[in-house]
Amino acid sequence: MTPKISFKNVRKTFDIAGKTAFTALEGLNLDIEDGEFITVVGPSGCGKSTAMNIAAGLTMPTSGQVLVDNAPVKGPGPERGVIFQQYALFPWLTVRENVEFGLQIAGKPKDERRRIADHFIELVGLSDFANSLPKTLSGGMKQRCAIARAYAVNPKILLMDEPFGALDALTRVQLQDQLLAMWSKERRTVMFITHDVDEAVYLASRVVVMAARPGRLHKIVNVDLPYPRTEDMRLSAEFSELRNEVWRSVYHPAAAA
Ligand SMILES: Nc1ncnc2c1ncn2[C@@H]1O[C@H](COP(=O)(O)OP(=O)(O)OP(=O)(O)O)[C@@H](O)[C@H]1O
Repeated sequence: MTPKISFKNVRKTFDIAGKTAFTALEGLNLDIEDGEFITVVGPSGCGKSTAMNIAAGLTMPTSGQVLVDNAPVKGPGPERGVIFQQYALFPWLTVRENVEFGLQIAGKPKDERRRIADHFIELVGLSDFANSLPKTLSGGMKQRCAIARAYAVNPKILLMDEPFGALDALTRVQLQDQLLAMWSKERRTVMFITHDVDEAVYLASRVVVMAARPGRLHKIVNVDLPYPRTEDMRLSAEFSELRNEVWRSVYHPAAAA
């Protein structure tokens, strides 16, 4: 089967003051299957965001390429929704208007926009706040709105860069469950960056561990826990073993190689 996303020997260097100074990513090869949920962890500066930005079409690789459905990524596209840690909502628009925004750009008629937006607003549990402005929402609610907005335009791929990084622990766990519930219903391919090893294991069917200097793929840990994931699973011996394996690989890559 053709992978949904395929990193082919992707290398990215950054020029500093006119000199090629820094290799952010070296020889990244990675296939992500259609409908798969993968998480990416690794120490700060190992190139996680760089890899995602290349897949999003926001940055071009120095060499190599990313294929989506076998076609090279040449820029951003509607089939790839991107969610960052900063919610990036339009402050002057209500929750519903934020969620409808991309649909309006796509030329969807008003009735359809409303129907689709309300569906996703309900899925993320924000129905009572559809007419609220972002400034009146908590961080978790803003991120729920950003997720609804990304889902509304029906991207086949979601690229999420530490989307829950700024949230408190409880909200974070709730949003993980909500995201997984949406993922099981709407099956998109998800690439999700996180610093949180528990989160990485809880969400993914595979955890991609990266290493730094130069940024590269270090190891892939398969998470053979069934979906739906439950809070009880977090306490299980299997979960704890997987978490320890990922933790060791991230923080002691040489020892765990
Ligand atoms: N535009 C840029 N110019 C110069 N260097 C850059 C640029 N963007 C990223 N880098 C460097 O490339 C390396 C990888 O950065 P990247 O943001 O991809 O890492 P990361 O793994 O996502 O880090 P973090 O976990 O801290 O967010 C870093 O050392 C960073 O300083």
